[in-house]
Amino acid sequence: MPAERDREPAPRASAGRIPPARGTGAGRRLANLWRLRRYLRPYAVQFAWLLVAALTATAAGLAVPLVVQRVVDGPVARQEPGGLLRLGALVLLLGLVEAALIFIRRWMQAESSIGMETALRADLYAHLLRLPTSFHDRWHSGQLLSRAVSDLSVLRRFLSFGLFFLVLNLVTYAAVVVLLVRLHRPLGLLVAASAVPLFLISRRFARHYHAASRRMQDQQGDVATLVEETALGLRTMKAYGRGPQLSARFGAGARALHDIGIGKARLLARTSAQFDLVPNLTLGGVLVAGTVLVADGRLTVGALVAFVSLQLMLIWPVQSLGWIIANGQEAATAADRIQEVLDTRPTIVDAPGAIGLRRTEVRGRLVFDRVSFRYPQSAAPVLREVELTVEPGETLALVGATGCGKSTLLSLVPRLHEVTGGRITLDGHDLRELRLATLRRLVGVAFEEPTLFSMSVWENLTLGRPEADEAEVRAALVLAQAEFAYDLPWGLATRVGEQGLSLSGGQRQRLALARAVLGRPALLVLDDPLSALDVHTEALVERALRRVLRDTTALLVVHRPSTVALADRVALLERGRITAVGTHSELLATVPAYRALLSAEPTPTPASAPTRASTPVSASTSTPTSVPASTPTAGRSVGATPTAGRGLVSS
Ligand SMILES: Nc1ncnc2c1ncn2[C@@H]1O[C@H](COP(=O)(O)OP(=O)(O)OP(=O)(O)O)[C@@H](O)[C@H]1O
Repeated sequence: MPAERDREPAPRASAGRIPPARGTGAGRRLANLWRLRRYLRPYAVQFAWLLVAALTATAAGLAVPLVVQRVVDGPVARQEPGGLLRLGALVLLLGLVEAALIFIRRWMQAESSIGMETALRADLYAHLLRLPTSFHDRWHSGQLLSRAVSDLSVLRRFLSFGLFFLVLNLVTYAAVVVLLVRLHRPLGLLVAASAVPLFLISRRFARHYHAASRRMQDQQGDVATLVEETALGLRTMKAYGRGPQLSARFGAGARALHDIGIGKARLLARTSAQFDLVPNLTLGGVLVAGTVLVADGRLTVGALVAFVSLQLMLIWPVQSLGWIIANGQEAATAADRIQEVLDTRPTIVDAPGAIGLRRTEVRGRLVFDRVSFRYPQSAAPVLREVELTVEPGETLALVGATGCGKSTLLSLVPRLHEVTGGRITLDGHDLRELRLATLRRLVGVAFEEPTLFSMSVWENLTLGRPEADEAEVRAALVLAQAEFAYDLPWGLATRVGEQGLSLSGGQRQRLALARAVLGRPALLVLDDPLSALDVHTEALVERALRRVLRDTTALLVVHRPSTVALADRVALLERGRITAVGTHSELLATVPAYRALLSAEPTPTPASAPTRASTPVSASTSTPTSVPASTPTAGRSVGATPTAGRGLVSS
């Protein structure tokens, strides 16, 4: 199984992107944004109140110039201080009401937008967990990370501010234009006509800005992937002195991000200037024409002051249009990117009518019935018509050259991948007929690369069985020779670092083993469980494992003769097929390829290999049997060459 830590960064960061599932264009983006409305639904009433508060505040603001008109044309023109005081108090009151409503709006706004973001993030995360391993093989984690973090923040900003101000500003614009037309029809229509260039500028800007924001958000994902891979593979990078090359690669990614960001900012700056220009030109026109009208006595001074004051109230809504459109485009892109993930259907799910089994009902007979498997991106299958039976309570070791498909075979048991041909049965039930939750409770798994999460030792151990009690955890730790966990600074409450890096490889492996055996699962699937242990610990764990394996059906991938000794029987996997099954000594005596793998002997060429039986074997047969291994190497991209054993001792 490919190592999960210390891996080299993928050669092309953008390879993790998946193109949008359906069509392209503004329509789809807006549709994707619209599909997120259900997250706003719980806050619909709150949102309506927000809008009412904001519109009332705007109305209070709009009333002020009209009151000023009365002041200028009334008390000021007639020089009546009494009337001035009354109208002044009214302006003050309107100002206070506006300020109070703006405060209330902002206060309530945060709650709904953050609540929406939290709910969407939780759904996205749950969906990521439901998606099959093959999805995560294809997607770079940085792309997922940027969707779960920055795209969601963009959406929150839009739903809390952008969308809100879009509605508010449009209403304000329309209300002001109506008031202006009522104050003076020709001048009001002049202001209304300025909406035409604004619309044209907006349309062009939206088109260009979308392309830039998609590039930016994708590039952010690529840069996140680079950072994440560097952090995970730091030791390898340092050991190989690859710092300068990595810095150069990161620098190129960061520079691309910078350039796209600058391009976006310049586009916004240019458009904002155009947005600024339109209302200011209109204002200039209104001032000139208004002054002429006042001089001709066709407009009062108060009406001109009110007109200009109202028109000034349009400046902010128009100026902010650039920002709102930019925010809207980013949000539509973010919605698009998030829907790309949410629209990917989980393929490994419970079948209709899937059944649950209790641990006590399971004997543990595991049968691979002509099982084939091909990775989605590979042309050739990794496993071909595998026939294998593991009897209840039996331990079967799987042996084979690097890259022949051992880990892949193991991953089919907990259905991390789905067989592409044949079936696997447990006590006669096709695994696909069992509920996934049931299956994963019945199967204890430890991978070759033991992954521990950045949580306490206890939480790591009880990952699959949160209800496990202290006695069960202790028993599992004893079995896995992992009692060292009690000596950690806070015992089992000690948080192990990210991926458990604060522990040694052997310690992590023993904890992973304890996690697998916790609760005595019906089936144990262990991928080279003793590979990182020193000889002394290996002997202790082996002894402990022997006890666990006594009453559990187990399938182990092993590379060393010492671990093979744990198994009742051994199956040899060659080029995706089971070619021999028998006891260790039987295979050693009769199968040269097996002997070569578990000793320092060179691997026999097909010509020198003895003749083999031509029918597939069942592991339940008691004598060693063989099947042809003549098919070409299947579905390998790396590590396909068989080697003469891996860290082996001579048997
Ligand atoms: N996620 C994947 N996508 C595509 N191909 C894969 C994937 N994982 C493994 N492979 C390929 O499948 C083949 C079998 O890999 P697998 O990890 O099962 O081999 P293995 O026998 O367990 O090797 P090892 O002993 O080195 O762990 C290899 O050629 C590998 O390159």
